[in-house]
Amino acid sequence: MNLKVKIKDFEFENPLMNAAGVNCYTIDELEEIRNSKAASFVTKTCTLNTRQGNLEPRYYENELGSINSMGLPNLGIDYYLNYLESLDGTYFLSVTEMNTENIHKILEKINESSFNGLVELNLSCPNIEGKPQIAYDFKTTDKLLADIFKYFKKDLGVKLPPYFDLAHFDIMANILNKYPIRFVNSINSIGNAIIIDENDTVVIKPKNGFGGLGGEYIKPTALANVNAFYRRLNKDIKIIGTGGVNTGRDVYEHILCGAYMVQIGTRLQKEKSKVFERILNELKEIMKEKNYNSLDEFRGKLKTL
Ligand SMILES: O=C1NC(=O)NC(C(=O)O)N1
Repeated sequence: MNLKVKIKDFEFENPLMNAAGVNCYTIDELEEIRNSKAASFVTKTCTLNTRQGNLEPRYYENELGSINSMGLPNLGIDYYLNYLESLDGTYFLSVTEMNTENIHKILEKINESSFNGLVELNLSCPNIEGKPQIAYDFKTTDKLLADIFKYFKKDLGVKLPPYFDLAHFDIMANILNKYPIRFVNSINSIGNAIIIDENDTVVIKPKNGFGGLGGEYIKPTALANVNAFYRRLNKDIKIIGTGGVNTGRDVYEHILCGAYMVQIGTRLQKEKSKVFERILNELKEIMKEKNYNSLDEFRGKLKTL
């Protein structure tokens, strides 16, 4: 049974990796994933300088998923870049910044480095007070990508927020199809949700309790975003599916919708890196039952009525 995935010239043993932000803040955490059954990892989204992030409590989970307002705490681009430059194999480096000028600065730094993996440009963090999610501003996103591809020579994809309007999928896909983007990762957390505890109180401190939703809560939205972009993007822009993955069946559904790699966030936070072996075995069981020997045989084969 062949679980291999190819994105551009990069080949992965299987479709599984972590979602940015989970179990990927320190080198130790990244090494744990690298030594697990995951086929790759993505770093915590990093910025030019280290960031403390938002006040705590800033993460909460329950049986249906998680809510977070971390605020992009990270150890800075040099920490992750130096580590990644020392590795063989193909890994993802997630980056963002607080304005487009600094996004160019961080990408220029990567451009000049010997990093040979894929950059995941995070255009969708919902948790920076006063900062809108970049990818909800179509004009800014279009201009940013046009400027990036004037100088950026390595392999880059974008991490998108969920969209909820078919017209927005059309607009965004038309923008993305203009550029040599290697992948689109859908979705980031569903921004600005609230969870309330039994004391009539929100469960996280930042932004009056408004935070990004993850886990089972968001799987239907994640699958729809994966399939909407799969239907609209040039075939050389691969989709990475993120959101609501707890089982092999969830991975199967993301791939059915068109995903190549599939990222695991909230479930990894709960179960730690042994989750990759469990979910990989569950996926293999499903493929055996359905007599599939490779992911290509069912990717994008979602049926409609
Ligand atoms: O892009 C992000 N998505 C999230 O849900 N949280 C993190 C964060 O707040 O750092 N960033």
